[in-house]
Amino acid sequence: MKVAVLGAAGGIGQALSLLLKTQLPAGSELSLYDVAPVVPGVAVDLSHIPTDVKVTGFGKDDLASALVGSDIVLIPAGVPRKPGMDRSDLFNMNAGIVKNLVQGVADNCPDACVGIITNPVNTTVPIAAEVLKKAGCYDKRKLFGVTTLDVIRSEAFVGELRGLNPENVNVPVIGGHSGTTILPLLSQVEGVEFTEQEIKDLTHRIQNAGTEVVEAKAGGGSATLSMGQAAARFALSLLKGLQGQDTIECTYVEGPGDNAKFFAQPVRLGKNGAEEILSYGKLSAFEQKCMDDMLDGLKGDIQKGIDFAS
Ligand SMILES: NC(=O)C1=CN([C@@H]2O[C@H](COP(=O)(O)OP(=O)(O)OC[C@H]3O[C@@H](n4cnc5c(N)ncnc54)[C@H](O)[C@@H]3O)[C@@H](O)[C@H]2O)C=CC1
Ligand SMILES: O=C([O-])CC(=O)C(=O)O
Repeated sequence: MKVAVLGAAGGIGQALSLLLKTQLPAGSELSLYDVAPVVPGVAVDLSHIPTDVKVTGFGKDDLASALVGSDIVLIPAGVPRKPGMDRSDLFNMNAGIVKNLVQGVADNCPDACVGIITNPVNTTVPIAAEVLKKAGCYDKRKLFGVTTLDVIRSEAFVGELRGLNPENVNVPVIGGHSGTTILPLLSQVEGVEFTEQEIKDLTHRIQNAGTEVVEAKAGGGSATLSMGQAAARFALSLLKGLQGQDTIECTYVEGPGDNAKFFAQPVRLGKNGAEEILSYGKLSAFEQKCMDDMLDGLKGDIQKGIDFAS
Protein backbone atom coordinates (compact mmCIF):
# COMPACT_ATOMS: atom_id res chain seq x y z
CA MET A 1 0.00 0.00 0.00
CA LYS A 2 1.14 3.54 -0.71
CA VAL A 3 0.19 6.36 1.67
CA ALA A 4 0.76 10.00 0.71
CA VAL A 5 0.87 12.81 3.26
CA LEU A 6 0.28 16.28 1.76
CA GLY A 7 1.61 18.94 4.14
CA ALA A 8 4.14 16.44 5.49
CA ALA A 9 6.67 19.02 6.70
CA GLY A 10 4.22 20.67 9.12
CA GLY A 11 3.53 20.01 12.77
CA ILE A 12 0.89 17.36 12.10
CA GLY A 13 2.57 16.11 8.93
CA GLN A 14 5.87 15.30 10.65
CA ALA A 15 4.27 13.61 13.69
CA LEU A 16 1.95 11.61 11.44
CA SER A 17 4.74 10.61 9.08
CA LEU A 18 6.88 9.38 11.97
CA LEU A 19 4.02 7.22 13.29
CA LEU A 20 3.33 5.84 9.81
CA LYS A 21 7.02 5.09 9.23
CA THR A 22 7.06 3.00 12.42
CA GLN A 23 3.57 1.46 12.15
CA LEU A 24 2.67 0.86 8.50
CA PRO A 25 2.86 -2.79 7.45
CA ALA A 26 6.16 -4.03 6.00
CA GLY A 27 6.48 -3.30 2.30
CA SER A 28 4.40 -0.08 2.41
CA GLU A 29 5.44 3.15 0.74
CA LEU A 30 5.19 6.57 2.37
CA SER A 31 5.15 9.58 0.09
CA LEU A 32 5.75 12.99 1.69
CA TYR A 33 4.72 16.18 -0.13
CA ASP A 34 4.96 19.79 1.01
CA VAL A 35 5.60 23.22 -0.47
CA ALA A 36 8.18 23.84 2.30
CA PRO A 37 11.73 23.18 1.07
CA VAL A 38 12.55 21.10 4.15
CA VAL A 39 10.38 18.18 2.99
CA PRO A 40 13.14 16.13 1.30
CA GLY A 41 15.05 16.43 4.58
CA VAL A 42 12.09 15.15 6.58
CA ALA A 43 12.02 12.13 4.27
CA VAL A 44 15.77 11.50 4.60
CA ASP A 45 15.50 11.84 8.39
CA LEU A 46 12.67 9.28 8.57
CA SER A 47 14.41 6.93 6.14
CA HIS A 48 17.12 6.32 8.77
CA ILE A 49 14.56 4.53 10.98
CA PRO A 50 14.99 0.81 10.30
CA THR A 51 11.50 -0.29 9.27
CA ASP A 52 10.44 -1.86 5.97
CA VAL A 53 8.57 1.27 4.85
CA LYS A 54 10.05 3.18 1.92
CA VAL A 55 9.90 6.97 2.46
CA THR A 56 10.26 9.49 -0.39
CA GLY A 57 10.03 13.28 -0.19
CA PHE A 58 8.55 15.47 -2.93
CA GLY A 59 8.88 19.24 -3.20
CA LYS A 60 6.40 21.82 -4.39
CA ASP A 61 6.57 21.03 -8.14
CA ASP A 62 6.27 17.26 -7.70
CA LEU A 63 2.70 16.75 -6.50
CA ALA A 64 1.94 14.35 -9.37
CA SER A 65 4.89 12.08 -8.57
CA ALA A 66 3.99 12.16 -4.88
CA LEU A 67 0.44 11.03 -5.61
CA VAL A 68 0.69 8.49 -8.46
CA GLY A 69 -0.20 5.01 -7.22
CA SER A 70 -1.42 6.16 -3.79
CA ASP A 71 -4.06 4.09 -2.01
CA ILE A 72 -4.55 6.57 0.83
CA VAL A 73 -3.95 10.34 0.73
CA LEU A 74 -3.91 12.25 4.03
CA ILE A 75 -4.14 16.05 3.84
CA PRO A 76 -2.93 18.15 6.79
CA ALA A 77 -1.67 20.97 4.50
CA GLY A 78 -2.70 24.47 5.49
CA VAL A 79 -2.65 27.12 8.14
CA PRO A 80 -3.44 26.42 11.83
CA ARG A 81 -5.33 28.68 14.27
CA LYS A 82 -3.91 31.32 16.58
CA PRO A 83 -5.58 32.40 19.85
CA GLY A 84 -8.80 34.36 19.23
CA MET A 85 -9.55 32.63 15.92
CA ASP A 86 -12.30 30.12 15.15
CA ARG A 87 -11.68 27.24 12.77
CA SER A 88 -13.95 29.00 10.26
CA ASP A 89 -11.45 31.90 10.18
CA LEU A 90 -9.07 29.51 8.37
CA PHE A 91 -11.46 29.15 5.43
CA ASN A 92 -9.94 31.93 3.30
CA MET A 93 -6.43 30.46 3.56
CA ASN A 94 -7.20 26.76 3.49
CA ALA A 95 -10.13 26.32 1.10
CA GLY A 96 -7.96 26.98 -1.98
CA ILE A 97 -5.14 24.76 -0.69
CA VAL A 98 -7.51 21.81 -0.24
CA LYS A 99 -9.16 22.46 -3.61
CA ASN A 100 -5.82 22.36 -5.46
CA LEU A 101 -4.47 19.33 -3.64
CA VAL A 102 -7.68 17.35 -4.18
CA GLN A 103 -7.55 18.30 -7.87
CA GLY A 104 -4.10 16.67 -7.79
CA VAL A 105 -5.69 13.53 -6.33
CA ALA A 106 -8.32 13.52 -9.10
CA ASP A 107 -5.58 13.87 -11.75
CA ASN A 108 -3.11 11.35 -10.37
CA CYS A 109 -4.77 8.78 -8.09
CA PRO A 110 -8.55 9.07 -8.63
CA ASP A 111 -9.27 5.78 -6.84
CA ALA A 112 -7.45 6.70 -3.62
CA CYS A 113 -9.15 7.12 -0.25
CA VAL A 114 -8.71 10.71 0.93
CA GLY A 115 -8.59 11.81 4.58
CA ILE A 116 -8.98 15.56 5.06
CA ILE A 117 -7.40 16.99 8.22
CA THR A 118 -7.14 20.65 7.12
CA ASN A 119 -9.59 22.97 8.91
CA PRO A 120 -12.35 23.93 8.80
CA VAL A 121 -13.08 20.22 8.25
CA ASN A 122 -16.87 20.81 8.20
CA THR A 123 -16.29 22.86 5.03
CA THR A 124 -13.08 21.48 3.45
CA VAL A 125 -14.59 17.99 3.05
CA PRO A 126 -17.57 19.28 0.99
CA ILE A 127 -15.06 21.27 -1.10
CA ALA A 128 -13.11 18.08 -1.76
CA ALA A 129 -16.31 16.25 -2.72
CA GLU A 130 -17.23 18.94 -5.26
CA VAL A 131 -13.75 18.89 -6.83
CA LEU A 132 -13.86 15.10 -7.18
CA LYS A 133 -17.41 15.25 -8.57
CA LYS A 134 -16.39 17.77 -11.24
CA ALA A 135 -13.50 15.49 -12.19
CA GLY A 136 -15.92 12.56 -12.48
CA CYS A 137 -14.21 10.44 -9.84
CA TYR A 138 -16.21 11.06 -6.65
CA ASP A 139 -16.91 7.93 -4.64
CA LYS A 140 -18.45 8.95 -1.33
CA ARG A 141 -17.08 5.78 0.26
CA LYS A 142 -13.57 7.14 -0.25
CA LEU A 143 -13.70 10.65 1.19
CA PHE A 144 -13.33 11.23 4.93
CA GLY A 145 -13.01 14.14 7.30
CA VAL A 146 -10.63 13.00 10.01
CA THR A 147 -12.44 13.61 13.31
CA THR A 148 -10.52 10.98 15.29
CA LEU A 149 -8.95 13.66 17.49
CA ASP A 150 -12.37 14.31 19.06
CA VAL A 151 -12.62 10.58 19.82
CA ILE A 152 -9.18 10.19 21.38
CA ARG A 153 -9.65 13.35 23.45
CA SER A 154 -12.95 12.00 24.74
CA GLU A 155 -11.25 8.73 25.68
CA ALA A 156 -8.44 10.61 27.46
CA PHE A 157 -10.78 12.94 29.37
CA VAL A 158 -13.19 10.18 30.47
CA GLY A 159 -10.27 8.00 31.58
CA GLU A 160 -8.80 10.91 33.54
CA LEU A 161 -12.12 11.77 35.23
CA ARG A 162 -12.90 8.19 36.27
CA GLY A 163 -9.36 6.92 36.88
CA LEU A 164 -9.70 4.38 34.07
CA ASN A 165 -7.10 3.24 31.56
CA PRO A 166 -8.15 5.43 28.58
CA GLU A 167 -7.09 2.65 26.22
CA ASN A 168 -10.14 0.70 27.40
CA VAL A 169 -12.58 3.60 27.00
CA ASN A 170 -14.66 3.99 23.83
CA VAL A 171 -16.60 7.17 23.11
CA PRO A 172 -18.45 7.69 19.82
CA VAL A 173 -18.30 11.32 18.68
CA ILE A 174 -20.74 12.42 15.99
CA GLY A 175 -21.60 15.60 14.07
CA GLY A 176 -18.80 17.79 12.78
CA HIS A 177 -15.41 19.11 13.87
CA SER A 178 -15.82 22.55 15.40
CA GLY A 179 -17.40 23.95 18.54
CA THR A 180 -20.87 22.66 19.28
CA THR A 181 -20.98 20.56 16.10
CA ILE A 182 -18.68 18.14 17.99
CA LEU A 183 -21.11 15.86 19.85
CA PRO A 184 -19.62 13.18 22.14
CA LEU A 185 -22.13 10.46 23.05
CA LEU A 186 -21.20 10.14 26.70
CA SER A 187 -24.46 8.29 27.43
CA GLN A 188 -22.99 5.38 25.47
CA VAL A 189 -19.73 4.93 27.37
CA GLU A 190 -19.88 1.39 28.71
CA GLY A 191 -19.64 0.78 32.43
CA VAL A 192 -19.50 4.49 33.35
CA GLU A 193 -22.25 6.68 34.77
CA PHE A 194 -22.00 10.48 34.81
CA THR A 195 -23.99 13.11 36.66
CA GLU A 196 -25.79 15.72 34.56
CA GLN A 197 -23.17 18.29 35.53
CA GLU A 198 -20.31 15.97 34.57
CA ILE A 199 -21.92 15.39 31.16
CA LYS A 200 -22.26 19.14 30.59
CA ASP A 201 -18.69 19.86 31.70
CA LEU A 202 -17.12 16.98 29.75
CA THR A 203 -19.06 17.83 26.60
CA HIS A 204 -17.93 21.43 26.87
CA ARG A 205 -14.31 20.39 27.42
CA ILE A 206 -14.32 18.06 24.41
CA GLN A 207 -15.90 20.73 22.20
CA ASN A 208 -13.28 23.27 23.30
CA ALA A 209 -10.25 21.01 23.48
CA GLY A 210 -8.79 22.42 20.25
CA THR A 211 -8.98 25.92 21.74
CA GLU A 212 -7.43 24.60 24.97
CA VAL A 213 -4.34 23.60 22.94
CA VAL A 214 -4.32 26.77 20.82
CA GLU A 215 -4.31 28.92 23.95
CA ALA A 216 -1.68 26.80 25.71
CA LYS A 217 0.59 27.06 22.64
CA ALA A 218 0.11 30.86 22.86
CA GLY A 219 0.41 31.70 19.15
CA GLY A 220 2.60 28.70 18.26
CA GLY A 221 -0.16 26.80 16.46
CA SER A 222 -2.74 24.16 17.35
CA ALA A 223 -2.73 20.45 18.21
CA THR A 224 -0.06 18.61 16.22
CA LEU A 225 1.13 15.63 18.28
CA SER A 226 -2.28 14.38 19.42
CA MET A 227 -3.53 15.04 15.89
CA GLY A 228 -0.63 13.06 14.44
CA GLN A 229 -1.64 10.16 16.69
CA ALA A 230 -5.32 10.55 15.78
CA ALA A 231 -4.61 10.63 12.04
CA ALA A 232 -2.29 7.63 12.31
CA ARG A 233 -5.01 5.68 14.14
CA PHE A 234 -7.52 6.59 11.44
CA ALA A 235 -5.14 5.80 8.56
CA LEU A 236 -4.12 2.43 10.01
CA SER A 237 -7.79 1.47 10.56
CA LEU A 238 -8.61 2.52 7.00
CA LEU A 239 -5.67 0.55 5.65
CA LYS A 240 -6.73 -2.55 7.59
CA GLY A 241 -10.19 -2.18 6.10
CA LEU A 242 -8.80 -1.83 2.56
CA GLN A 243 -6.81 -5.02 3.16
CA GLY A 244 -9.99 -6.91 4.06
CA GLN A 245 -9.95 -6.69 7.84
CA ASP A 246 -12.99 -4.51 8.63
CA THR A 247 -12.67 -1.87 11.34
CA ILE A 248 -14.98 0.78 12.81
CA GLU A 249 -14.09 4.45 13.30
CA CYS A 250 -16.13 7.63 13.71
CA THR A 251 -15.46 9.84 10.70
CA TYR A 252 -17.10 12.71 8.78
CA VAL A 253 -18.56 11.30 5.56
CA GLU A 254 -21.38 11.88 3.12
CA GLY A 255 -24.08 9.61 4.49
CA PRO A 256 -27.81 9.19 4.00
CA GLY A 257 -28.34 12.85 4.96
CA ASP A 258 -30.75 12.22 7.85
CA ASN A 259 -29.07 15.01 9.81
CA ALA A 260 -26.80 16.85 7.37
CA LYS A 261 -25.29 15.92 4.01
CA PHE A 262 -21.91 15.32 5.71
CA PHE A 263 -21.94 13.97 9.22
CA ALA A 264 -19.49 12.20 11.51
CA GLN A 265 -20.68 8.90 12.92
CA PRO A 266 -19.42 5.32 13.28
CA VAL A 267 -18.48 3.87 9.92
CA ARG A 268 -17.43 0.33 8.98
CA LEU A 269 -14.22 0.61 6.97
CA GLY A 270 -13.63 -2.19 4.50
CA LYS A 271 -12.23 -3.05 1.07
CA ASN A 272 -13.88 -0.08 -0.65
CA GLY A 273 -13.48 2.47 2.15
CA ALA A 274 -16.69 3.39 4.00
CA GLU A 275 -18.57 0.14 3.44
CA GLU A 276 -21.38 0.90 5.85
CA ILE A 277 -22.55 3.95 7.76
CA LEU A 278 -23.53 2.54 11.15
CA SER A 279 -26.28 3.75 13.44
CA TYR A 280 -25.11 5.89 16.34
CA GLY A 281 -27.93 4.51 18.45
CA LYS A 282 -30.28 6.30 20.78
CA LEU A 283 -29.38 9.77 22.00
CA SER A 284 -30.03 10.98 25.55
CA ALA A 285 -32.31 14.01 25.90
CA PHE A 286 -29.22 16.20 26.45
CA GLU A 287 -27.51 14.85 23.31
CA GLN A 288 -30.69 15.28 21.23
CA LYS A 289 -30.93 18.91 22.34
CA CYS A 290 -27.24 19.49 21.45
CA MET A 291 -27.90 17.92 18.03
CA ASP A 292 -31.01 20.04 17.39
CA ASP A 293 -29.13 23.20 18.37
CA MET A 294 -26.09 22.59 16.16
CA LEU A 295 -27.50 21.17 12.92
CA ASP A 296 -28.22 24.50 11.23
CA GLY A 297 -24.65 25.63 11.87
CA LEU A 298 -23.23 22.41 10.45
CA LYS A 299 -25.46 22.66 7.37
CA GLY A 300 -24.26 26.25 6.85
CA ASP A 301 -20.61 25.13 7.04
CA ILE A 302 -21.31 22.45 4.43
CA GLN A 303 -23.12 24.84 2.07
CA LYS A 304 -20.20 27.28 2.29
CA GLY A 305 -17.90 24.56 0.94
CA ILE A 306 -20.27 23.58 -1.86
CA ASP A 307 -20.67 27.25 -2.89
CA PHE A 308 -16.91 27.82 -2.85
CA ALA A 309 -16.16 24.85 -5.06
CA SER A 310 -18.82 25.72 -7.60
N1 LIG B 1 -8.88 17.65 11.77
C1 LIG B 1 -8.40 17.96 12.94
O1 LIG B 1 -8.83 17.42 13.96
C2 LIG B 1 -7.29 18.95 13.08
C3 LIG B 1 -6.92 19.77 12.03
N2 LIG B 1 -5.91 20.66 12.13
C4 LIG B 1 -5.61 21.48 10.96
O2 LIG B 1 -4.51 20.91 10.25
C5 LIG B 1 -3.87 21.93 9.46
C6 LIG B 1 -2.35 21.84 9.62
O3 LIG B 1 -1.97 22.12 10.93
P1 LIG B 1 -0.41 22.09 11.37
O4 LIG B 1 0.25 20.87 10.88
O5 LIG B 1 -0.38 22.41 12.81
O6 LIG B 1 0.14 23.35 10.54
P2 LIG B 1 1.64 23.67 10.11
O7 LIG B 1 1.68 25.09 9.72
O8 LIG B 1 2.60 23.18 11.15
O9 LIG B 1 1.83 22.75 8.83
C7 LIG B 1 1.13 22.93 7.65
C8 LIG B 1 2.00 22.48 6.50
O10 LIG B 1 1.24 22.61 5.30
C9 LIG B 1 2.14 23.04 4.30
N3 LIG B 1 1.40 23.59 3.18
C10 LIG B 1 0.81 24.80 3.06
N4 LIG B 1 0.26 24.93 1.84
C11 LIG B 1 0.50 23.76 1.19
C12 LIG B 1 0.18 23.29 -0.10
N5 LIG B 1 -0.50 24.02 -0.98
N6 LIG B 1 0.60 22.05 -0.43
C13 LIG B 1 1.30 21.30 0.44
N7 LIG B 1 1.63 21.69 1.68
C14 LIG B 1 1.23 22.92 2.04
C15 LIG B 1 3.06 24.03 4.99
O11 LIG B 1 4.25 24.22 4.25
C16 LIG B 1 3.28 23.32 6.33
O12 LIG B 1 4.42 22.48 6.28
C17 LIG B 1 -4.49 23.24 9.94
O13 LIG B 1 -5.47 23.65 9.03
C18 LIG B 1 -5.12 22.87 11.27
O14 LIG B 1 -6.21 23.72 11.61
C19 LIG B 1 -5.18 20.75 13.28
C20 LIG B 1 -5.47 19.94 14.36
C21 LIG B 1 -6.57 19.03 14.36
O1 LIG C 1 -8.52 23.66 17.18
C1 LIG C 1 -7.87 23.74 16.13
O2 LIG C 1 -7.73 24.77 15.46
C2 LIG C 1 -7.23 22.49 15.61
C3 LIG C 1 -8.21 21.40 15.73
O3 LIG C 1 -9.04 21.20 14.87
C4 LIG C 1 -8.25 20.65 16.98
O4 LIG C 1 -7.30 20.71 17.78
O5 LIG C 1 -9.27 19.98 17.20
